[in-house]
Amino acid sequence: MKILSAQQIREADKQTIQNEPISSIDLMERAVSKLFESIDASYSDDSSFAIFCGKGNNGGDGLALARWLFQNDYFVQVFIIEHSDSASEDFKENYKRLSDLEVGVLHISAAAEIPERDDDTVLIDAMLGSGLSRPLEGLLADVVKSLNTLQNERLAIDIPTGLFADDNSENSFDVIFKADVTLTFQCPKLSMVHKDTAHLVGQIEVLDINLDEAFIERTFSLYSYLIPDQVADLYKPREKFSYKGTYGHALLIAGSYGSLGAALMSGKACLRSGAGLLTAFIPKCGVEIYQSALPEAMVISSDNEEVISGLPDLEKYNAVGVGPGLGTSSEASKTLENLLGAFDGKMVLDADALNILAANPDFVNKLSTQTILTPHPGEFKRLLGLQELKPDYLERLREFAKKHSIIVVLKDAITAIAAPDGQIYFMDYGTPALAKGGSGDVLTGIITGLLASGYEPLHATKLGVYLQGIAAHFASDETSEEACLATDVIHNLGKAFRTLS
Ligand SMILES: NC(=O)C1=CN([C@@H]2O[C@H](COP(=O)(O)OP(=O)(O)OC[C@H]3O[C@@H](n4cnc5c(N)ncnc54)[C@H](O)[C@@H]3O)[C@@H](O)[C@H]2O)[C@@H](O)CC1
Ligand SMILES: [K+]
Repeated sequence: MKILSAQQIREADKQTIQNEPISSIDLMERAVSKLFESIDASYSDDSSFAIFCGKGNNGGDGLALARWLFQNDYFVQVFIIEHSDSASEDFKENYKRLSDLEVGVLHISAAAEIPERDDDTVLIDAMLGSGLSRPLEGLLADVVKSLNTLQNERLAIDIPTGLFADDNSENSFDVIFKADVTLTFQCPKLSMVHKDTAHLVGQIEVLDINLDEAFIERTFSLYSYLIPDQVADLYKPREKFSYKGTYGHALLIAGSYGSLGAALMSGKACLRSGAGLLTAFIPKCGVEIYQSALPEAMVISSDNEEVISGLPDLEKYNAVGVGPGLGTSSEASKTLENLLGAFDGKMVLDADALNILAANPDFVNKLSTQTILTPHPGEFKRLLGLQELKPDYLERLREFAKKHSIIVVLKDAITAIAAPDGQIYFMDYGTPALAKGGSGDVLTGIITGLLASGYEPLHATKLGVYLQGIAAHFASDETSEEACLATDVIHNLGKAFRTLS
């Protein structure tokens, strides 16, 4: 699903009105029918709603939604924020339609005029949407700040008021409506997945309001938001007439004394992701542990007792995962350097492999074009030699992936995958259950397994991020987000695969 800019969305609205054709007010009604459907499915019949409306079309949506909710027996109050003397045409029409009904409407000229309400009322933000043209100030800022102090559940229509759809680098975050849920029209907006602002929008639900498909198709965007159907399209079921060789032989280079768990988890995840065969190349001290804990894997040990050293013959492997628990010893660093020089197949680099890259900037030039790097924000910063990630971090991510013709997965609550062609794909499948040691090792293993079994790097990456997230959801349903272990995630990979077929 493409992420379009506010400007592109405006154009899509316009084209839809022209080409379908449909009147603007009917398009708004269609959008609001989708809003109502979603709310009606999520809230009990006795819910009450307080809808805060601005005077543009976002406010028009709010007024129309009030009518739909009222006519379906929900309790609704409407507050019109008088931020402007004028109002949009569709606002006026919906105001007229609402005034025929017995819905309480209060006009607010100062934040203090908003009456107290009980904690069960759901606050709906229909103040401003994609038409926001400057940071909030005055009345709207006061209202948003005052609503943000309340404990009520909060839902934003299209986009939380005060948040720009595209660039918030000049915005002030304390005057943005804090939503638990954002019901957004047609496509997610960049600010909803950007790491500085994603926390303000809560859970995103994208409502398809049937804007001009041909227009969206030909509109260029560098950003996409991957929905489950798009990931499922990448999935290739196993063939009946196949054998272990069909699904490749993965090599995992991982582990050091005290960090063999990382190598184990990664190996297990690799095998649970479909690789036909796995060989783990680990330091000598881990051989017995590894073979008893993961009998399905073959093991080659390095000469060194405690750290990885040397490199096995690479000829028979069709994918390599390197980094989990590796440490940053000079021996491991040499191994990585030799590996990059000798192997130009599909490869995932994570954890200490990334730290070694960061410490040896010239290694980056040796990466093959089939390489996937999977840094978390801290590793990414080190890799790029940055003190901090600025609001333009997505540009840095894109440039880095393009420059080296590799895939870079910036792991976060919403993960961003940068492809060599400059496209960035956002994947919103994370859960706080993954905020734990071992998660990165598991992802490395999953992607390595998918690569070995025949997926091309970008497909393996998207599938891998999805599978880990979904498996983590299954695992934390059983155990809780707190108690969920990386190994629980591995155990649930099977269920995650089933969602693909
Ligand atoms: N046909 C369409 O165009 C559709 C539009 N829809 C809704 O329309 C919204 C966009 O509507 P609009 O373009 O009217 O935009 P908004 O409703 O976001 O508001 C625009 C108005 O607010 C003013 N404004 C902007 N920033 C301000 C600020 N900081 N302080 C005070 N006033 C400010 C603008 O000058 C303008 O008058 C979408 O977010 C969506 O909710 C939906 O109904 C779907 C269909
Ligand atoms: K809004």
